[in-house]
Amino acid sequence: MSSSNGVRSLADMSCDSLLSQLGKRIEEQKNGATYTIGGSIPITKPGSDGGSPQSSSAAPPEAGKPSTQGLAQALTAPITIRWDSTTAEGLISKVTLPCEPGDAASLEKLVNDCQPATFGHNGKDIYDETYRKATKLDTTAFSSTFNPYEVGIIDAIAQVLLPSLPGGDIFRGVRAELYKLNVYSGPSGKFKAHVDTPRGSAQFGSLVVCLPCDHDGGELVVRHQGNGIIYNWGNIGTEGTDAAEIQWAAFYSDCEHEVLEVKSGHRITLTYNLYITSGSGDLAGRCPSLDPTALPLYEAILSMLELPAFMTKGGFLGIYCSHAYAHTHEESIKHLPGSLKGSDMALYEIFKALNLEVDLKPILNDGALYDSDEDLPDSEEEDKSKRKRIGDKLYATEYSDVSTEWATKRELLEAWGNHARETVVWLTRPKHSGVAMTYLAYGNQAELGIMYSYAALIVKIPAFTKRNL
Ligand SMILES: O=C(O)CCC(=O)C(=O)O
Ligand SMILES: [Fe+2]
Repeated sequence: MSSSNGVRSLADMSCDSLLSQLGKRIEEQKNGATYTIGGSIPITKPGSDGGSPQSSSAAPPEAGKPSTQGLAQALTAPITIRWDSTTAEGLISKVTLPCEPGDAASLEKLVNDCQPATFGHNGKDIYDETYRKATKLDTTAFSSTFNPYEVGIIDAIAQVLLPSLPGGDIFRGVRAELYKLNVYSGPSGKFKAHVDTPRGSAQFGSLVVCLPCDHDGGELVVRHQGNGIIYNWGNIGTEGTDAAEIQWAAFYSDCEHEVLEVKSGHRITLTYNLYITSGSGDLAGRCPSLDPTALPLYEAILSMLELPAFMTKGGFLGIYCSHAYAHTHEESIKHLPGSLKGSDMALYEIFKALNLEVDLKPILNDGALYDSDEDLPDSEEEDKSKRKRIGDKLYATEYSDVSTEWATKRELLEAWGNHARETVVWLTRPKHSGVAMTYLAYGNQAELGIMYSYAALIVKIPAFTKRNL
């Protein structure tokens, strides 16, 4: 791979100009100029510890604990392609790449069974060899053993290409949908400069995976805002490279790209459309593929709700979160409850599936102020520990200038935000606190008072007669 812009004159520049140019490039990069990424994945040789995506030198993991060793290099086994043969109805052919010398006929059959590849122009599919000289198989006509998720390609795309997209924060994920198998054969296979037709508004890019097959030429050039990157995956005549690697590149949908002429051999690629999705870390309450009724606690909670003796008159259940979420931090709040995880997410999903009102709320730890509590009638004294102050919603830390010297406790607490004092049956103990509010605490001298809050799931349990199970 090489960069096709602005490197020739570097040798003539002073150190200051070089540094200033580097600063400019880094600034551009920050502003989203990482428009393409790529890499390669070696193929394990038949007979070696083939197929395992982890290095074989990794120590065996401890029982029940995944090993984090051996993450250095993903490997892949040779790739097998099966496709509908065009010579006889219902006949399936197969080839494994890299191709062993005896399998050349299978490779030729694959090439011959591919259909001419068209391209989209003004809403029509056009076949024109002066613009695109390639063949293809549709996904209905072939399958392959290659999976870009297994070798970490999709994780890399999610981490590098997503963050610069609107709404593409770290909680978004990538879905790669296999689109075509293409063959560009030498001499003269090519695809002139074009921009891919986006399939739906969620598509943000394309992924091209070059399978291990001998060829020369056929460089993929990706351009964006005056910059360009060349991916040269050809191996014939290039010293030190062999075809025993998967090579790949991904780029944003607005990148112009082209495949230069293949001089010899067959350049075989799998193309994928890349879509932005709700990703790992943002799935609570929006994960249609998850069935909450299959979660271990679902049946247990359902059977309790079916019992008249269980909270007969209804009330609130409180479950303090078992993971920490920076729930008083403005940016993190935007991702809650979507970013709930582990048992917190499981419980949230279960209560939702049971048609119960469940909300993630901050519980104020104003215990330090209880000694001088004047706003509860005496009859409720013993109930105080249950009657926590529960925020209407999650609040970012309030840096209040209210001082205990002149404000009442009620005024102080009102500065935090709207809240109610509910009697809650607490099922777990508080675990992770966040700074809910700072204020001026006046004792012998003024100092900074800090009040903390805990995030908890608050579930409204209707009276037995009103349960909609
Ligand atoms: O094979 C490649 O490198 C890219 C092909 C391409 O641009 C396409 O299929 O739209
Ligand atoms: Fe394309």
